This record gives sequence, structure tokens and C-alpha cells, in this order.
Amino acid sequence: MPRETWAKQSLGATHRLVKESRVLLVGAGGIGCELLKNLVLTGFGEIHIIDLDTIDLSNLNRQFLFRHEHIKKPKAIVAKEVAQAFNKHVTLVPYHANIKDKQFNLEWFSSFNLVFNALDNMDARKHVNKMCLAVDVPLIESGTTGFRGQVQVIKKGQTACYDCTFKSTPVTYPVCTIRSTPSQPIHCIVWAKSYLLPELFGTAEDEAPDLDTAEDSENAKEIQKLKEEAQALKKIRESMGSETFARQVFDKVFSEDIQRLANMEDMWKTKSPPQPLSWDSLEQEASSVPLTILEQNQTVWSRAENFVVFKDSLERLAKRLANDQAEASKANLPAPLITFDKDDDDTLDFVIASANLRAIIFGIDPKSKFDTKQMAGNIIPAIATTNAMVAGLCAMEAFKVLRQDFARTKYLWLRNGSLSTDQLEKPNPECPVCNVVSVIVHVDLEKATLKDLVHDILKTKLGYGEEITVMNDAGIIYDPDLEDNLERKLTELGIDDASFILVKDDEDEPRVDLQLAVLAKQATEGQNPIAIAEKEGHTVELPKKPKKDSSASATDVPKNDGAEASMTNGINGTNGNDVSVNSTTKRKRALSDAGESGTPVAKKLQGAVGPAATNDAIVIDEDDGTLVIADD
Ligand SMILES: Nc1ncnc2c1ncn2[C@@H]1O[C@H](COP(=O)(O)OP(=O)(O)OP(=O)(O)O)[C@@H](O)[C@H]1O
Ligand SMILES: [Zn+2]
Repeated sequence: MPRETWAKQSLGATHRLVKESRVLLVGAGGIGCELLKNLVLTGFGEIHIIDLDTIDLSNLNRQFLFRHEHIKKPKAIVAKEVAQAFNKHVTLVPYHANIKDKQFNLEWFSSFNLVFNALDNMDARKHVNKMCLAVDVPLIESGTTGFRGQVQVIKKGQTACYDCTFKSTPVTYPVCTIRSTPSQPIHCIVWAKSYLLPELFGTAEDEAPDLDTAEDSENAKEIQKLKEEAQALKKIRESMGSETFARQVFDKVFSEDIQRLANMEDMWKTKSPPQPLSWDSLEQEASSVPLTILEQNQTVWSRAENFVVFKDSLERLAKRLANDQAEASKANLPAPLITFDKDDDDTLDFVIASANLRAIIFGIDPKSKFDTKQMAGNIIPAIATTNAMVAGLCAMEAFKVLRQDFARTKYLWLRNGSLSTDQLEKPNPECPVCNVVSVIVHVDLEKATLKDLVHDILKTKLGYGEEITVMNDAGIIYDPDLEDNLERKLTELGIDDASFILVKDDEDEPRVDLQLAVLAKQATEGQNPIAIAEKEGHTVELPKKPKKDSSASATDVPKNDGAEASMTNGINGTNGNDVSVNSTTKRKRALSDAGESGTPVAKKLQGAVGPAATNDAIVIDEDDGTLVIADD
């Protein structure tokens, strides 16, 4: 029996919508591969897949479309080839590219019925969110972190968008904590990874991203001292390859620098000072430690074992750098560097051993290889089954979206092994991205000037007064005191196809903000170089901003606005801590609510699922005789 028969039976009338749909999948990684498989097997008519990356060995444990022979090949292309074999009736269009590339403009986005985000970073997520809102294409946003996952449907004007809730930025550590007063294993790991390794084998510390070296730091003097220390380390780097190299590094960072710190008595009034290590005594202690210790992943190495790994990994890295440099100079290429990679054993071993020796010095618990790898790579392990469940939920939500049944779309999250659902939030009235009037403007980029925009479109056509501010991503390009730009072409001001321009009304009773989404289009002879792309029968309406209502109740605040919101490739942020779930505001929707959107009320299928029929996840029977799984 052809596969389509099952899909038809399960989906009933929705199957036709699925078959005729044109959808975009952004990201072909952990969730993306699973989701592509689901979409292809269900028979989504045309699926465009975009991913900028190539396949890595570390992807193979969970991105099941990829095999060993695909390593280094573009994810999108391989995903297409492999998934096509599941169902030859669907059209798959791959792009090995960045979703932010200009070619993926508003017109292109507007050609889809639905977009799926299966991304791992906030920047790309925000971009897709904005593009989908601008062309009013529904977006299904998803993410996982370890055993946790979320799915959120975003529909302009009806639900909260990705930017309606606060997203925390990645954790950084003050440089003095890392370099002088560590108190947790992560501080030692960041020191080894972002300071010691780059100082010896990579780029300068100022470029290390985990360190906060902001000028206004309170400890400017201490930072100056640390800079001098770094200079001394640079000198030692020059003796790389010599027999004494390892000892010089060791003596410097585990003995002399520590002694200097320990002598600063003020620092150690409330805690024990660090204890320097001695090379000679550790050499003695380590005389019988075999190198097979490297295979011990889960146990925490002793200080002698860490010493052995420190020396061995330092030697490996030094040899490697020397070889790479010799090759590069033969080929007249710039001198190569070694950077941390969790999957590169040389760098990982060096970071583990160095971090642990430092932890011992400061009386902090050392960590096993397994734990250090997780922490150093900022990795919360990606779990294949979580990705698979989230991808399944995305497909379930997609059916409702294609039916335009937004009232029944859900906010779904997996946590502690259970699936919970909630109604989607309404758009946040304070959201800078979706609480705007969004209008597409056709712009002839060869001709259009800022004056065409300000005078012809904003003032003449849309009736703005003098007090307006016009901005793009780079900042303000026009206000009443900044008229110099008026004669300049928009392209000279950084405006291009798919750029966004924000117009703020600064009059006493201002209108809501206006967002112009640029769609490049050549103007014909005699036509204005900028024109509003009005839908037939629609004119742009710019209501006044509502006056702030101080009596707004707590229930008006969207959920997930807490600073704790964060996920690695999750939808709430980037730093892999906790998923923000405001469980007190969640309401589990009862099955009896299911028909409230006007769709036929489902009947339970007698005896179909045994005891589960009394619970929430059940099989129900729709009026047209087809079976659907209810996720209510
Ligand atoms: N701007 C972008 N344009 C296109 N694809 C993107 C963009 N940003 C991220 N991606 C893709 O989104 C996917 C996210 O997948 P996932 O979270 O599984 O990450 P991964 O890189 O495959 O795995 P890991 O980071 O755990 O090694 C990746 O394949 C990544 O290349
Ligand atoms: Zn919003």
C-alpha cells in the first residue's frame, strides 16, 4: 500500500492542504533532519531546505539523514538527496546558504505557506521571525536543550512573536574571577580554554569571547598586572619546541603567578589562598602514572594524573603547531593557530588537565574528562529522542496552521519526560518587532533617495508631520535635525533588498511605529522609485499609540519574560542553562475545550487506546471518518 494512503487516512481533508503546501525548513541539524523526514513521509508537496553548514562527525549520532561518507558535504544538499528516497512524490529544493543572505528576500519568503525554524542561534531565529511577520507567513519555531524542548506557533497579529519575550544573552565571566579568584570548576575551565590555550597556541586574550575585559571594570590595576603576566607568557611561547618548554609554562602559571596572587593578602581574608604546585614533587608523584589514563573518561584524575596529561598534551600541541607552521611557510600561507574544539582530543586534554591543576590550586573540585567536555564546549548533550519528539510536534502544529486553525495551535514544551501544552500568548503590546504596522515598499534601488522616502511616501502619502525619526539597523538616518542625508540614495545609507526601515512618530499624540520592509523592484518610466505595495482593497492605516494604562493587570504580561529564559539551540536564548517555563500560568487544556474554535467536536473512539482514553493524549474520530491523534 503506498505510503500516502496512511497519511490520507490519518489526516483526512487536511491531507490535500499538506500535499499542495510549499514550506520552508530553516536548519538541517538535529531537529531539521527529523522534521524533514516527517514532512517528506507525510507528503508535504514542496519543501525548501536551507542550511549554511557542512556535516561534521559529531552530527552523526543524532542527525540520522547523514552517514560517515557525507562528512564535509553540505547538510542541505545531503539531506535533500537522502530524504528524497523516502518519497519521490515530494519536491525538495536545497540551499547551502545562510538564511540571512539577500537572495532570500521578502518575495521569496512570501512564497511559502509555512516556515519551520530548526536553528541553533538567536540571530538567525530573530531574522526569520521578522521576515515571516513582514510577509504574514506563519512560523513554527522549535528548539531543544538536552531533555527539554519547545514548539511555538507564530502568526502575525494573533500570537506572540519570537521577540515578544525577553531573551538572555550568553554568560560571560569577569576577567578577574577567571584570572585571579576562581571559585567554581567552570571558572578554571574558562581560564584554560579562553586564556591559557589561546595565549600559547592561538590568538591574544583580548579576543577570547568568554572574558569580560570591559574598560569600566572595577579592577583596572589588576587587569594591568594580568596583561603583564600575559606578556611574560608570550615570551615563553617563543621557546616552544625546546625541552624546557613544558616546565617553563608550568612554573609560570601553576607556581609563580599563583605565588604572586597568594601574596596579595587582602584578597584572601575570607577564603583560603591558592597553593602553588611544584614541578619537581609532581614529577616524582607521577613517575608511575601510565598514559592510558587518557582513556578514563568518567573518573576524575588525580593531581599526578593531570600533571601527566598536561605534559603530554602540551607536547602534542607544540609538535602539531610546529608541523602546521612548517607546512604553511612552505606554501607561503599565514602562520596557523590552534583553537579549542571539544572534538579535538589534543586541545580537550590540555584544557582538562590545566583546568584541573588550577582547580586543585584553588581548592575547587576537579572534573572528569566527560564533564569538562560538556562544560568547555558549552554543550548540553543533544538528545536524538528529544529532537525527534519536537520535530513530531512541529508537524502536528503544521497541520493546524495549514487549516488556518490558529485557535487550536499550541505552545508545547517537553520537560522532565512529560509533554505539556498551553494556549499561545497574544502579541506583547510592547514588542518592538511585531507591535508595528508593517508595510512592504517596492524600492528601485538604483534610483530611490531618502528624500523620495521621507517626502513622497511618509509625508505626502502617509500624512506624517515634521516630527519623525527614520531608522535602519545601523541607526538613525533621518530626523528634523539630520537633513543632510536627504539627497543620498537609500543604498548609500545601507538599505538594500530585504532591509527594514523603522519610522517613529514623534508628535504629541504619536501614531504606532511603522516598519517598512524593502522589496527591490525596478520602477518603470515615470513611476515613483518607491511605492507602497498595497494589497487590493487595503490602505495603510496608522492608528495612534494607545495611552499607557497604568492599571494593566499582571495577566497582560507575556510569559517567559524572565531573565532565566535561555536555551542552547532552544527557542529562548543561547547559553544553555534553563528553559523558562512559568508553570504557574500554564493551564492544561481539557479535551472538552477541543471544539471551541468551531471545528467539529471530536468524539472518543471507543476502546481505541485502552486506559489512555481517559487521559489527555488520545485517538479521536473526526466526522469525515478519518483518524487523528489529538495532542490536546
Ligand atoms: N543563519 C543560518 N542559516 C542557515 N542555517 C543555519 C543558520 N544558523 C544556523 N543554521 C543551521 O541550523 C542547524 C541547527 O542544528 P543543530 O542545533 O542540531 O546544530 P548542529 O551545528 O548541527 O549541532 P551542534 O551545534 O550540536 O554540533 C545547523 O545545521 C546550522 O548549520
Ligand atoms: Zn513580538
